[in-house]
Amino acid sequence: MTDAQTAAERIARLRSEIDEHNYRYYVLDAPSVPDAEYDRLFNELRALEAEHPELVTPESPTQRVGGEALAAFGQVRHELPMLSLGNAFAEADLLDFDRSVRKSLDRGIEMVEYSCEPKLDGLAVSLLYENGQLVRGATRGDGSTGEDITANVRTVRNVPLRLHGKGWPALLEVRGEIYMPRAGFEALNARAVESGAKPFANPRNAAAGSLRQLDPKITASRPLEFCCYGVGRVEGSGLPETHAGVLEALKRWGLPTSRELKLAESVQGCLEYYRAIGERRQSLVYDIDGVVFKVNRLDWQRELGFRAREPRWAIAYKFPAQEELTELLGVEFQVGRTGAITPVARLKPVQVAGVTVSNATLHNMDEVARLGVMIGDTVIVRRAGDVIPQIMQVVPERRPAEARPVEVPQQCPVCGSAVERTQLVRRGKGKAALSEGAIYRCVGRLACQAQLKQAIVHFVSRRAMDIDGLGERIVEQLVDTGLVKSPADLYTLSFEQLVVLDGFAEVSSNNLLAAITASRKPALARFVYALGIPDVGEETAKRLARALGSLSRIEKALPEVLTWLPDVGLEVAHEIHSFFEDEHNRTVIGQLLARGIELQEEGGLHAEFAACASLGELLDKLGIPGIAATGAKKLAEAAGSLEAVIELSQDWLSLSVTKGLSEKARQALREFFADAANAECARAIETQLREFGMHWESERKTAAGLPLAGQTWVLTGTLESMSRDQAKARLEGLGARVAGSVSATSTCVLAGPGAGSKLAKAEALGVEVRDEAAFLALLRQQEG
Ligand SMILES: NC(=O)c1ccc[n+]([C@@H]2O[C@H](COP(=O)([O-])OP(=O)(O)OC[C@H]3O[C@@H](n4cnc5c(N)ncnc54)[C@H](O)[C@@H]3O)[C@@H](O)[C@H]2O)c1
Ligand SMILES: [Zn+2]
Repeated sequence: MTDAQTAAERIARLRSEIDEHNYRYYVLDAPSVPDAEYDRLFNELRALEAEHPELVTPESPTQRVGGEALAAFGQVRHELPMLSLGNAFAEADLLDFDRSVRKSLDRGIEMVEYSCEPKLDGLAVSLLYENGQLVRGATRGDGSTGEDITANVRTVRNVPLRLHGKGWPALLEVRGEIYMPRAGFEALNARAVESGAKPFANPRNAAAGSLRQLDPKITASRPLEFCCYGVGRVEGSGLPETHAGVLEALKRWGLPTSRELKLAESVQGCLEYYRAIGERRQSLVYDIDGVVFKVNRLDWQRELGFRAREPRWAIAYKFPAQEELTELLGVEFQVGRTGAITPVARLKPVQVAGVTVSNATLHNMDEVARLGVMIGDTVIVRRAGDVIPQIMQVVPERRPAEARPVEVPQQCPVCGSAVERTQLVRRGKGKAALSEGAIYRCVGRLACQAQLKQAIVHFVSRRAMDIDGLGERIVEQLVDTGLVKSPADLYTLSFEQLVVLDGFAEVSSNNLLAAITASRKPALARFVYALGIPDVGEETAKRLARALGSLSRIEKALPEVLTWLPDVGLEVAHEIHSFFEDEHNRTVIGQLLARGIELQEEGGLHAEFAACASLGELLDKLGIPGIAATGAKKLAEAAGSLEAVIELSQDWLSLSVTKGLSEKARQALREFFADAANAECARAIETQLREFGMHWESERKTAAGLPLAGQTWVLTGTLESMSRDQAKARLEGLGARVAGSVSATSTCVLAGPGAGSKLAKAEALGVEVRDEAAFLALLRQQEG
């Protein structure tokens, strides 16, 4: 085979490959390879054609502007073609460009003035203004024929529908880029992922896909912006004789132009501009993929003219690509501080934006599923700024036969404990139900070395057990030397063990031991917080301690029961429950107590629980499909007790005459309680609620035995120790009614700072007024 033959074959291959990429990029707005890969193919083709000029044909992608007009849109002919730009990828390319500009002008010019503009990554559009009115908008298409997108362009907020001021030419075609700012792009993609739609690969494709919509309403809903960078056809006068001057005039007429526009005296200034804006690339609110330099003098531009697909007076100097192709060699699983197991991609090392990338985050298994990535796949990695490299998409055409799926290990790679999938609460129609989440977690918690150091740092922190003198470095030593294998081991440390450690002396060892001893009597809330239960912060820990009063109650509380606490959702409730179910955690807690931790429990108080349960609520929380809150309430009223509900559900005849239930709800109820486990679970919840001191609504109505029964209280002003809602709950727990306004029959007004007219009225009517201290004293006396 001759050289020319091989070249011809390669050229044919490249052309068909590039044509396919053009189609995916310009027509479908869904490229399958990164720009860097496309540019490599394109440059290879260009180089081969330069070596074999006889093989150049007018159909070659190097001779044409990529893209074609979709038939679904009307077509627009560009009388002045809309061209592409030549590319520079290195400083030398730009210097060559400048040299050839000066040579072509051919009069010994030493310095050419260039305008410098960011190269926005969107799509080129042409806007036609007749007598100052926007009459047509079009895409670039293949350069000579574009798509009529007038209706869509009109929805882009910063496109003026009529030009401002005066002095504009009677016919003015402006050209610019429609793009999507990054923040808008991220929000749009987040919505897409949420609704199960396919996200866009990047802001450029999102902009193109949004603009080329047959329904302009969709375009209107997308965060698009326009930036003007030049003119096309012009009839009439009014335009200056330099490029920068033209843009200045367009800006006066209300057309948005780039704020980054600068003039450079010579190509040296261009290089400086490129460096400076490259450094700010990440902080711009939109994506740019390079810089465009244009000869500023328009007479010189005209003199220089065009080549096949690009002007001779402008060039795009591209930034190093932020996206590259590489291969996924494997997936490792890392264990984080909270036990979350995250997949990390091991990649065949590749240069991305000037740095070798060999790992990328995969976030979680949902992301792995969304990407549909398999080990062995060719993937697009993106590295932008300091952000951790990410896998953007798979190139499905390049999947090898031996590709393997990504599998989550069944055992924690660090401690060997089981790996569990988190439960996720999904809400639909007001119902909470659990389904499987994307996060996998090592259940080893306190027993897992990966979680241990951080667990101990948290355990001893100021708001937790508050052990002074146990910084991260020391914790590290204690764990690494094996002295501490769980937080409980802190309470076995001896002077002899400490004093030999790095950075320890007699005094510091004694101080630490004293601090450990001083931590032995924590309040229950602190202790619960210190355990580091996922999603349980200080506030939730306080809630648990106050409502349940003792560690033993917290330990055995059922998740559904926990959801009666304000601000405790089903997800957190399950975290708490499974934490205490875990054997390792139980062992550690047992050791802590055995080694002298004396919890300061709040005792038998559980007033937050006392007032707020009803059978209807219980039925609602069971999440029986098809039974919403109102249905649950009706059912509770009809049956009167849980046992009666269970009985009723199995008695088809009685059920069929129960009012307020649809046929579907009846069926669901029957099926739900036909499962003995569900009935057992409901009974367990009820039993626990009663055991924890919950008063049922029906009982509350006749709660004559309660200390404040028959009293009516009114709350006004703010309280320090609790919210008004909490105060209300506690009063109701003691049998009082809480009313919104003061009357002669009110028993007492509880007034905090900022109390207003209610206080005045109480005083006028001679109703008793109590302050917070007196109220707390009453609670202590009555609830205790
Ligand atoms: N990934 C793929 O499969 C794939 C396929 C086709 C094309 N591409 C990408 O598209 C490029 C080719 O596209 P192209 O022909 O549109 O060329 P281009 O994007 O490299 O340059 C020309 C375009 O730059 C834009 N531009 C932005 N700011 C400008 C400014 N200030 N002044 C003038 N123009 C400005 C205009 O839209 C103009 O049409 C390739 O280099 C590649 O990066 C990628
Ligand atoms: Zn583990």
